[in-house]
Parts: sequence; C-alpha cells; structure tokens
Amino acid sequence: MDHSQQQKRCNTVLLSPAQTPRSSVRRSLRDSLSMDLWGSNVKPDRGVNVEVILRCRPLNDDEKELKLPVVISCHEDKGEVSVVQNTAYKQIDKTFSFDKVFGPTSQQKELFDEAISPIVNEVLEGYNCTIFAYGQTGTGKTYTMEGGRVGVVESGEFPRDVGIIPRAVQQIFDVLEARDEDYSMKVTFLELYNEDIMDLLAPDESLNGPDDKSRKPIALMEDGRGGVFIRGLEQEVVCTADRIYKILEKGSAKRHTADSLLNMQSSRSHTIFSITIHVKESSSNGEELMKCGKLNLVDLAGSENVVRSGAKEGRVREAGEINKSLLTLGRVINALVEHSGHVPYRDSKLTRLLRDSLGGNTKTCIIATVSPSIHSLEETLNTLDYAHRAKKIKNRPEVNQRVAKSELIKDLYKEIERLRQEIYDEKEKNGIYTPHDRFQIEEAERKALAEQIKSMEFDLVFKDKELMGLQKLYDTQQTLTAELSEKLQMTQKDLEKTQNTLLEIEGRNRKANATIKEKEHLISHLLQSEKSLTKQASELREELEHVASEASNLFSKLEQQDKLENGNKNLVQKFQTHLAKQLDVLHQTVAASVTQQEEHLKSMEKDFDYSLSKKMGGIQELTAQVRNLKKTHESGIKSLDDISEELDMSYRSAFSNLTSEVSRNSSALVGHFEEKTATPGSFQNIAVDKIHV
Ligand SMILES: Nc1ncnc2c1ncn2[C@@H]1O[C@H](COP(=O)(O)OP(=O)(O)OP(=O)(O)O)[C@@H](O)[C@H]1O
Repeated sequence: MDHSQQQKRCNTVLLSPAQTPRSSVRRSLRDSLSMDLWGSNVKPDRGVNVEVILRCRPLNDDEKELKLPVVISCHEDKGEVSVVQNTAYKQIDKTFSFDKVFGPTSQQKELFDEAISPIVNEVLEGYNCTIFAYGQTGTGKTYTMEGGRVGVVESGEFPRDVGIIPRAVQQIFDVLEARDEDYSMKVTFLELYNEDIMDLLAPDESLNGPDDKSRKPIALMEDGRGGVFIRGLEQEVVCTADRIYKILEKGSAKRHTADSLLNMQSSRSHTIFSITIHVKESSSNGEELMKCGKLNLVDLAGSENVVRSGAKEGRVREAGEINKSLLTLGRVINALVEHSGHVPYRDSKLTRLLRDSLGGNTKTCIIATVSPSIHSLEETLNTLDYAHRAKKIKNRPEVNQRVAKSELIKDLYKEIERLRQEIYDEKEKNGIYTPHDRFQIEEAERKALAEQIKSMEFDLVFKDKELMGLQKLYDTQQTLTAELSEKLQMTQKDLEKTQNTLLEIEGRNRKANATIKEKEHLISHLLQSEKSLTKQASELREELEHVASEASNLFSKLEQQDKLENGNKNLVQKFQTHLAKQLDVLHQTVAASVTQQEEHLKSMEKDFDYSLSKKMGGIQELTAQVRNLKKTHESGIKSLDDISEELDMSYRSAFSNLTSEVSRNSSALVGHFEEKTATPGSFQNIAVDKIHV
C-alpha cells in the first residue's frame, strides 16, 4: 500500500494530548471485546502474568578475541536457560525458565514473529500494551528494540537487523489497511535522563546536540485518576510508516549515549516510544465509536557495574541515577510479587511512568537481555533472577473504553475553546483566568499532591522504622566489620606468609625444573652417544670379523707358502744331490773316457809305432791326425770343463736367485702379516677409547 492510500484512511481526529486511553466502565462493550489475550481467556479479576522473554546475544568480537568461555546455554524448545560454571573456586549450575527463550543465533524477525506480533494485534483490539527491554549494558536492548536502520524496504522485507519498533509499526499499518479501517495514529518519544524527562520530538531550538543545556526537562503530572500525564509532551500525528521511522531515527539521534568499556554506544537514558491508535467502529445502534489502543516500547538504560563499565566523572552520576531507577523498578517488582501493601511506584519517575504496565491494566512483556560470556556472569545471574521474579507479576489487562465520536469531537471543541480563551487572556493580560478543564486538572494535581504528601508521610514513618532497624543493623555491622577487619588483617598476614612460601616454592620449583631440563638434555645427549657408540661398535665388530677372516686367510696362505718353501728346499737339495751324482758320473765318464782315450792313444801309438815301422809314409799323416785328435781331445776336455763350470755357475746363480726369492717372499709375507695384524689392534684401541668417553 502506498502512502497516498494510507493517508486516505488515516484521520487526524484524536483525543486531547493530555488524555490517555483508559479502560473500565463500559462493561457491555468490554465484555464483547474481552477476548483471548496471548491465547487464554482473560478473567479480569484473576489477572494475567507479565510475559517474560529471554534473549541471549552472540559473543562480540572482543569476547571472541579474548576466547572468553560461554557460560549460558539456551534451550529454546523448553523455554529454559542454564548457567553453568565449573572452576576450582566456583561451581554454578542453575536453570531458569521463561515464557520464551531466544538464543545467540536467533534473528530479529524470528523474535518479532513469535513473541511481539501477537502483542501488536492486542493493541489493535483496543488494549494498552508495554514491551520493555531490560538487561546489563551492552547486551542488546537497543538492538532488540530498534536494531539497524530501516533504509529501503524491498518487497515488504526489512533488512535482517531491524528491531521490534519498526516491525511493529509496519504490522499496525498492514493490519489497518488490510481491514480497510478508518484510523488515526500519533506517536510520542521521550527519554528519562538523570530523573529528568526530555521530549525527543521537541522541535530543535538549537543544534548543539543532546548535551545542550537549553534542552528543558518537562513535567510529569498526576492526572487525579491515579495515572500520570506529561505536560507539553509533543505528539506527532502520523499517517505513514516511513514517517514513524524518520521520527524514530531523529529522536534516537538526540538520545543521551556515551561510549563505555562494555558498549561503544551505550544508552545513558531510558526511552519510551508510544504509538496510540484510534480506530473508528460502529456500535449496534449505528453510533460511531472510537476504539483506542496504545503500544509503549521501552528501552531501559543498561544496569551496570560502574567499575567494569569504566564510568568516569559525569558518567558515574549517570550510572548512579540509572542504577537508582532500576533499583526502584526492582523494588516495585518485588512488592508486586510479594503482594506487599505498599508498592513504591512514586520513588522514581521510571516507575511512575510504567505504573500501569506493572500491576495495572496494561498487557506487559519484558525482554531480558544477557551476554553469554563468563565476564558478565554476575550481572547475567542478576538479570535472570530479576526477570524470573517479574514473571510472577499479575496485571489485569482490560480493553479500553470506546469513546463516541461525537463525545470526542465535543472534547476537541472544548479543548479548542480552552486554548482560545488562554490565547485571549494572554493577549488581554486580563488577570489570571483558569478554564474549567484546567482548573479541574489543577485541582486533581493538588489532590494528587496531597495524596502524595500523605503517602510520603506514610513512607516517612515506614522509613523511620526502617532507619531504626538499619541503625541497629549498622551497629551490628560495625562490630562485625571490626571483627572482620581483625580477621582480615590476620588473614592478610597469613596470606603474606603463604605468598612468601609460595614464592620460595616457586623459586625452588623453577630451579628443580631447570635441573630437570638440564638432566633431560644430558640424558638425551647420552642416549644419542650410546646410539652412535652401539652403531660404531657394530661397525667395528663387522670390521673385526672381516679382518679376522682375512688374517686366517693370510695364515693359511703363509702355511701354504711355508709348505711351498720346504718343497722348494727339498727340490733344491734333490737337485743338488742329483747334480752332484751326475757330475760324479760325468767325472767318472770323462775319466773313463780319458783313460779309454789314453789307452786308445797308447794302442794307437803302439799301432802307430807298429804302422810306423810298417808304414813310414803314413807316419806323418797319422802324426797330424793324432795331433788333430789330440787337439779335438783337448778342446773336448776343455769344453767339458767349461760345461762343468758353466753348470756349476748356473747352479750357483740359480740357487742364490732361488734363495733370495724365497727370502724376499718371506719378508713380504711377514710385512703384510704385520700390517694386517696391526689394524685390528688400532680398531680395538679406538673402540676402547670411545667406550671410555
Ligand atoms: N542478538 C544480537 N545479535 C547481534 N548483535 C547484537 C545482538 N545483541 C546486541 N548486539 C550488538 O551488541 C552491541 C551492543 O548492543 P546494544 O547497544 O543494543 O546494547 P544495550 O543493551 O542497548 O547497551 P546499553 O545499555 O549500554 O545501551 C551492538 O553493537 C549490537 O549490534
């Protein structure tokens, strides 16, 4: 639906800004409309419990970087949250149940569709509903209520981080347009900062930002009917969702925020964004009536630990005020849960503003936000405890009274008349004129003030008693403190002693560790040496075995050599004897031959002499032949002598060669053997040396 179509049905006829839609009286209408609230039939006298939702955000980047342990587990199906911490010093195991639980992975849309959408429908049925976010600073209250910027809405889908308020606004417009209703809508946006109410929709008088001192607080007044109203709070009539998103954005920008250690943009104020819707209805008799519903969306400032949030100077006061108002809220919740007679709504503006939402006629939903990290454990337990208690608060939601359109117009005319009269008086400076309505309101305020004084007197008596009790408690506490400080001193001394002993033990431990390290180093070194020695020993053994086999080879070779030598000697001896025998034979042969020759010669001489005598002619020839024969004989003898000498010499040289060859071989063998036998000895020496190392 486009804006022009929206504006066609959106009227600007509204109740006076001072009026808040109220339930009651018109039983007939209420009975017909008092229907199912969050799924059950409402019995006004019995009441309906405040709905409490728990949302746990994911770990943020800092928490992830610090690797902080997660101590929260969400069981969405059972509607339970468990807190588990198991350390040597602390053991926590607690489970809390809530109406709905949304874990760290839950999305904005999921939370809205499941928990908030039914509440928005109740508002459209004419109920006043309040949704407020409560939790430690930085746990996602503003993220849940407002979320990211709406920006451009494509095909009816918001960006995923858009929060409850824009989604509720969209749903309201969608439903009204789908039903083709005649309606009008207005919004207000205020913040409660240091117990002052600031209007976030007030026109900008200066552009100096939220800390500008010219921003004036506005007054919270009693309306004389048990309720409150804020005088001068701007109400903007709106006809489109876009306009509301802009208002929201503009108002949020004016909100007091500051960076703290726990949140870069921490809200330092509580805000209440309200949407009031009037829808035209026709009664059975054709009378035009106005059905009115109101949705309050409250983003509380974070409950915080001043030390952990790193609050400084002015911020400490802010934190103090925030904690004070949240403490009052806690006391109101306690009083409602315990059904105490006195509920201290008046103790803070926050509880005065939320009065109708806590134990009144408003349908209320609390969204408690927590962080999953161990760092926030204490605050998380507080929030869970607080929220769990709040579940017991009973409200009596009632549908708002339908106002006849004619009455509404009459009211508006009266309002116009009153304003006109005020302007006239202002112009004429005609004394002080108080219009009847204003007079009635002021009378109501006076009455309310008187009531307030009475209640304060009552409070005073109550507080006096409380003070006396506290004084007694203080005295006891003083004694206890003195005792405790004594004990503390003793404990501190003990602690110092223990610390000293611890330091000593730590020193010894360090030394022992160093010695152990040294020894470990030595052992590893020795093990390494042992390994290398074993390796070397096995290598040596292999070498020794090799050398021993070589030595035995050599010995067997030597033996063979000896045998060979002996054989050679025998051979030489045999050869010698054989040679001697042969020489003997030769001598004998030669001698025999010489004797034979001589005998032959003699016989020849005889024959010659005979022949000479016989043959004188051939004597000379024979003589020459004899001479030749003699020469041949002499040369034969000489050559035989030469042969014998030669043989003798060759025998001698052969023998001496053989002897020298044998001795050379023997010395070579001895040298080689010595060399081989010397090597294992050196290996042994090395091995023995290494083992000694
Ligand atoms: N459910 C979530 N998913 C993703 N981011 C989240 C969620 N809840 C919170 N954050 C992120 O954590 C940071 C703090 O959130 P937020 O400002 O809403 O906390 P807060 O409770 O409103 O704090 P304070 O009380 O200080 O204002 C923001 O950056 C917000 O985007």
